[in-house]
Amino acid sequence: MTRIKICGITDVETASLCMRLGVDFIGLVFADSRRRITPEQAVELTRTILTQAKRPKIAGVFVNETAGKVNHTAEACHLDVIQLSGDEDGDYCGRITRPIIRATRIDQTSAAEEIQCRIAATGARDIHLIDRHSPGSFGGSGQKFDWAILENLSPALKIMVAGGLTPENVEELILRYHPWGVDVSSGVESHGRKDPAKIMAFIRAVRQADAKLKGVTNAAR
Ligand SMILES: O=C(O)c1ccccc1NCC(=O)[C@H](O)[C@H](O)COP(=O)(O)O
Repeated sequence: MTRIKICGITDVETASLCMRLGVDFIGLVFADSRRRITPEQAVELTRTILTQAKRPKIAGVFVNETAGKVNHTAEACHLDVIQLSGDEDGDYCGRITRPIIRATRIDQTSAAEEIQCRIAATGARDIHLIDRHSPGSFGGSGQKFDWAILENLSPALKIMVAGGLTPENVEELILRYHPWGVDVSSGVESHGRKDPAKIMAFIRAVRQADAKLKGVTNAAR
């Protein structure tokens, strides 16, 4: 099944909805962003979730923060995984005490070999978020990249695709490229806030694509 991450959660209701719908990861942004939350808000937001046996993993999103502060926030906010969306290098990643989602931001000029090199430099066992590079932003811009590049990435990697995904386009992405996971923020918002109807539609579209893929696999047996 394609893993789902809903990023930029800022309120308890949306976090609870994501949990009820079986989302795999929720992303809390600690970096500079209109979706930024404080560690205190993060603790409040995840209080109920953390008591549940079956719950999403909580990912903290950071950009070029000191490793010490990231590890401290991870401890204080019970983060399961750290998403690094800045220019952090392999040495830096080695100092992070939690599993890592490593974001690689690409544009139309990025070559697959270059992306593979960047992935190798940070750790092939991590989850690799391939996101769209947009000037002046480290993420959450709602911009899509050319998915064709995914064809040239090793299928052994845990590739999570981000950037401009929506309830309308995510099925096509999954059916064509079978990513390990998908990540969305802007595409499930209305007027700058998370929209429950769009979150439900996004998850429905992912599950529908998974069911179609399963049908193809079973028919081939
Ligand atoms: O979402 C943000 O505001 C953000 C700010 C700074 C660094 C990273 C950020 N988000 C990272 C994510 O994982 C987003 O979900 C990802 O970039 C996709 O966003 P979108 O294109 O809006 O779906």
